[in-house]
Amino acid sequence: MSENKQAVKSIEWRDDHVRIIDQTFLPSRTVYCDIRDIGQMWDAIKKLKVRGAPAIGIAAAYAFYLGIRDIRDISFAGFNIEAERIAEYLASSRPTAVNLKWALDRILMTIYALREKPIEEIKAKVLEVAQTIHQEDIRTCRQIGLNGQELIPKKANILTHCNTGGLATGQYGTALSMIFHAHEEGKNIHVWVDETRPLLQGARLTAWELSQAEIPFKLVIDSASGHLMKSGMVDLIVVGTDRVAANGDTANKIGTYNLSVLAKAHNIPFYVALPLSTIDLSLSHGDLIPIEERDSAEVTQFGNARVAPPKTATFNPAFDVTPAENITAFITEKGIVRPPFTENLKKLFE
Ligand SMILES: CSC[C@@H](O)[C@@H](O)C(=O)COP(=O)(O)O
Repeated sequence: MSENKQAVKSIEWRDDHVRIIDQTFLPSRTVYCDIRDIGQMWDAIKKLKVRGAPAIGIAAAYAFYLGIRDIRDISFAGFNIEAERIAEYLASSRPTAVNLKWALDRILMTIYALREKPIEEIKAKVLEVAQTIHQEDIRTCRQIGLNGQELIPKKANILTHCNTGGLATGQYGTALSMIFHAHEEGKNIHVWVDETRPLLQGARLTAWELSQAEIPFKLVIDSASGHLMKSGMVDLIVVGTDRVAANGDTANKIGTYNLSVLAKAHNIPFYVALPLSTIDLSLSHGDLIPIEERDSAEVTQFGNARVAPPKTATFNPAFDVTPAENITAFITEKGIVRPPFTENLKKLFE
């Protein structure tokens, strides 16, 4: 797919610091934020300045380097303890997206494998691994988009939830990569974009990315999806995910489960696009996936405007889990995975 349509880089390593687009300002303003220490990145992840499972993994990998680069005059044992402390700290920023832990574990393993080497060499290698994770994600996302094409017919009306585009990844996205590539192939598609309350990743970010790529879409409120499906206006649904358990149960932005139940009721294919780094084979099923709960102000306010009476109690889970039986197929960089998921997801790693 053409580069110019996806020219905006959500995250970039610039000599000695990380530059992200602060996604909380989009679409009104494109504000860049330079991150020079690990605390700043923890905060950026927590506040969703950088968000989306693969992008969080990349951000955490760079933050790891920012956290270790100034450590000097230390034994390997001391360095390793410090590295484990850093990994634990970064992992505490957001609990659901497993890409975060996946990236941190990959760096910890690299450090341990280099235990006989000088500390300066290990530090340089950590930066190299972070850059590799970033570059691999770009290639992976492109491949997901290509692999998903056999599932998208010409003139399809596609419904998607949250934001799964270049902003949520190194580039291209996951579910949105399939949509970008379908458009690029001239399939004449149309996208229904869920607004995605409470933080409006659909209205603010997916609508922005689709406008930039000149892909026809309409923004709908989350609760319109049942009406759209019942009226025959949706041919397929494709979403991303933050963590898939070994049996295929899938955590994604709150509201995804509702969509999957409706899709099943209306016999509409429900697809999940993801890199292998989002699969967590250590969890046998979805009830074990930690679900992030966020601040009540996200519910009582609409943007900065308060809509609920003062002191209104809230419950604000950021994700839900779609049971594997509601999912038609997963689209990964290694191809399309159909049921039985326990068996077929495991095969991806053999
Ligand atoms: C390719 S992104 C997949 C998921 O991370 C995405 O669908 C999602 O739910 C993001 O949630 P967010 O809270 O905005 O980080």
